Amino acid sequence: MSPHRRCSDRHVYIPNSQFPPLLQVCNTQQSLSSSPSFSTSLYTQRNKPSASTLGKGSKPSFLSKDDCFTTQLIDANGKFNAAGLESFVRKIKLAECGLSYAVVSIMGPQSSGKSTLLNHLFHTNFREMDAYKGRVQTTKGIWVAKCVGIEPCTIAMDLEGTDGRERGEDDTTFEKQSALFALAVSDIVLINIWCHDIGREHAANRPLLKTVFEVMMRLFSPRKTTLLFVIRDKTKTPFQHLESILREDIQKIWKAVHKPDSLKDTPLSEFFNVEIFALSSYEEKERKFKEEVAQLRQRFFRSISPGGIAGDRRGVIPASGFSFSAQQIWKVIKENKDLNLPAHKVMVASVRCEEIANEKFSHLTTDERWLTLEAAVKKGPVWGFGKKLSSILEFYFNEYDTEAAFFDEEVTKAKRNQLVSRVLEFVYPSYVAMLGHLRFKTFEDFKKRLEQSMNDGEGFASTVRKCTKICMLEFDQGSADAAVQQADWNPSKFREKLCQDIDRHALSIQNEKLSGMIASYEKRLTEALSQPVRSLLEASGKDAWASIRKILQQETEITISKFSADIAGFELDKEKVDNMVQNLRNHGRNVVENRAREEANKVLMHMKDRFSTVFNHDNNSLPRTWTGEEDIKTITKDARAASLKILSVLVAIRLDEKPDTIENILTSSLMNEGVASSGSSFDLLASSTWEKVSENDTLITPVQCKSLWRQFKAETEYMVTQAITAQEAYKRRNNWLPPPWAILAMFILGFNEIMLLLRNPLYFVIIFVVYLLSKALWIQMDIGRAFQSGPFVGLLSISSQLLPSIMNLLKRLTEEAHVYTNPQPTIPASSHSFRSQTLQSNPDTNTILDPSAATIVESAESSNVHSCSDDEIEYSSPNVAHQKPPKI
Ligand SMILES: Nc1nc2c(ncn2[C@@H]2O[C@H](COP(=O)(O)OP(=O)(O)OP(=O)(O)O)[C@@H](O)[C@H]2O)c(=O)[nH]1
Repeated sequence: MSPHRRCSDRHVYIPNSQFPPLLQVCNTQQSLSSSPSFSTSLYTQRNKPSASTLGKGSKPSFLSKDDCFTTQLIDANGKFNAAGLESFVRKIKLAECGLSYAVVSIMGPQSSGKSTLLNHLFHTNFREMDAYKGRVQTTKGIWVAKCVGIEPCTIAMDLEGTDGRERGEDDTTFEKQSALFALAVSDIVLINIWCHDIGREHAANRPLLKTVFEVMMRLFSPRKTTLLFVIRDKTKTPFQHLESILREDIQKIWKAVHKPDSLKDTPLSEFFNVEIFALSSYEEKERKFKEEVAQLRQRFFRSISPGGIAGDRRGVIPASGFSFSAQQIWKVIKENKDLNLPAHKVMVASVRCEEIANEKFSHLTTDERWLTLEAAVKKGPVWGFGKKLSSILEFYFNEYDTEAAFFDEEVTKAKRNQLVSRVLEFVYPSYVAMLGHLRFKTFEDFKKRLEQSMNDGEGFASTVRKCTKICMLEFDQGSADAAVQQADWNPSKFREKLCQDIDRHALSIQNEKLSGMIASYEKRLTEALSQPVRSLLEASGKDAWASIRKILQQETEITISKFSADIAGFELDKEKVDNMVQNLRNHGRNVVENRAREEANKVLMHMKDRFSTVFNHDNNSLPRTWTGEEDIKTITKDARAASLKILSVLVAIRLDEKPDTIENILTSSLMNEGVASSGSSFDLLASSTWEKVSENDTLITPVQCKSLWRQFKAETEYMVTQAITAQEAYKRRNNWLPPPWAILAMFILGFNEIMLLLRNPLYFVIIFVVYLLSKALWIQMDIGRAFQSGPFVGLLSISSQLLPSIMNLLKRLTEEAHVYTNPQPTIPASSHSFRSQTLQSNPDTNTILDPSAATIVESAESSNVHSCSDDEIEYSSPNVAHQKPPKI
């Protein structure tokens, strides 16, 4: 048989307070089948009115027996139909009822009319025995159905009859299990008893009651269940009499039941509300039976309200947990364990709340609004993030609260907290992403704002403060916007990180700016010091270092005062400013020291230059001509003294204004070398340090000075030698006249020839012409120079050049004669060029042009010799240029 018992399309019209006689006929399968007119006339509006509207005082409704959804809950073998129950619960929408539902079960001997009673009482369609087949077991296991038209929602449970012969007399296991199950889940238990069994010692209901009371002991803190004894086939015996006998019987049975020590003196009323109702025989007085049933039905309306028929409902399970609860109770019963209802209640609450929480979480993860928000926040900041997310979360938390409202409060709360934690953990990455975007955006804003504000002329520090304040306010507003109502997430970490980023950026910009400023001021200082210091060192005057110190101080102070004014806007602490100022001072000092080192490296060159300058120039700074009158020794000494001065200046850095004896030592040691070496055995320069001069300030050590001086002397020796040679050559050139006595002798001895000449002037002309020719030949052939290399070489040179020179001379004289006969009106510019070439040919070699060569050029110009072509000039000019003047 299918666990779901399908009813035919028969419907029942249910009045508020009583059934119309016509309809009361239609409450069983059999009777309905015999009244087909119902299916066509009354049930066209099936399900239209809600069952919930039914009850005392409400309007009549049309309801179908299909609405009872009869389902087998536990089969004859004790197997629980979990799926069937789930389906049943879903169909009757039990989960929506919260605590507003009741469970009614019926127990009693087999074939005692239990199903018949339920069907009449609740308009269910439990299967009833077919009277024609005899008294056989109809209901196997436990069945459930929704009571039609009863408000609140009431579930009827039809239990398998006790003492049935199908299970055998000794098999009471299922009987006890089902009794315990019914007591555990029901608010009202109907106990069907035959009227004639009341007061009988061996009545069929006695073992049943015993079972009920015994199993009750197995429930820890049992709910107070209503035991409604329904006396069937009441007789003419007054109801009060029957009731007192029955109550007596019940007390006797309760007393006889074995109880644990703790419950020994506990009265039955602690566990049960005992109610008794008597019904006429259905078979014999059906009409009366139905009237009485209708009266009884009224007891089940609002059964759970205060004063209702239902028990105290202490252990009631919320409707959404009914299915699971029933399943678990049956499982515990089957395992023959004690049924701890309070613990069970907590367990059911725990499981159900967990299920509800899981369901809500699962719905959240697939929620369209959430998915959209999550995707959006991955891409960028979402304004109103907190509000949107809070609203989504609120929706699901509210749903949880609604569905879990009737479960154990503590469990509900604990599971809610778990759900909240889980949900918040789930959405937290999005919050983090949102704040990340916010932080990034604010930081970028800060950078832009700072860049724009820096050109406003305000101090850097105050600009940074202003921008930071605006940006942090921006971030705070953004983080408040992103705050999720259900979470107490603190954005302070993001804020701190943002602050750090801003500080770091501001610091880097500040350092960048400061570095630029420092570099610029260092450059300025370098430029201001380099050239003056270099020229002072090169000059190495008397107060070279004093001047350097002065210029260093002046430039450093100027630079520092400008720098200090510039960095005021950075509001740096004093220590930092002092450091930077000190660095600038050090830089200035380093520039000077570096220049000094550079110049010290070139000291030998400077000394030689100085020597050359002093040696080759007179007191008026005019180039010296070595005529033979100069005192070369004194000049050399002066020049060396001047060079030594340079050495003494470049020997050490003297920026600290400490007196030293370096110059004296150098002078005494190097200038008076001969005297020192002969007079004293102590060499002042035999050391690697100077007295009172630190190692850092030492540029040239004493030993190096000595070596340098030696090299200097050696390299300037040649210049002195050259001067001496030049002086001697000059003397030789100017001493060609014979001595006066020779001149006097020549005059006395040549008196006759002199007189001859005086008497005949033509001789003068001839002699003059010969002189001119001889002079021209002398110059042309550079006879003086030729003889400088020796008489033999001179003679050879003259003999080889004599003939070409005479020819050349004659040719030029011929040309001059020709020019005289054809004078040119103008002088070509090339003649000036020739002159300038000749005169300026040797300005750098300290040569003095031979005046005779200049004379030739002059005479050539004046006689318009340069009327000839440029080629001829080029030809003739080398001849003039070749007459190199003697070097001094
Ligand atoms: N005498 C008498 N018979 C009844 C009464 N109500 C029902 N019956 C009859 O008793 C028989 C059994 O009825 P069920 O309703 O099937 O009894 P049950 O207790 O549900 O039977 P199981 O489910 O098999 O235990 C049927 O033939 C009914 O007509 C009643 O009030 N008095």
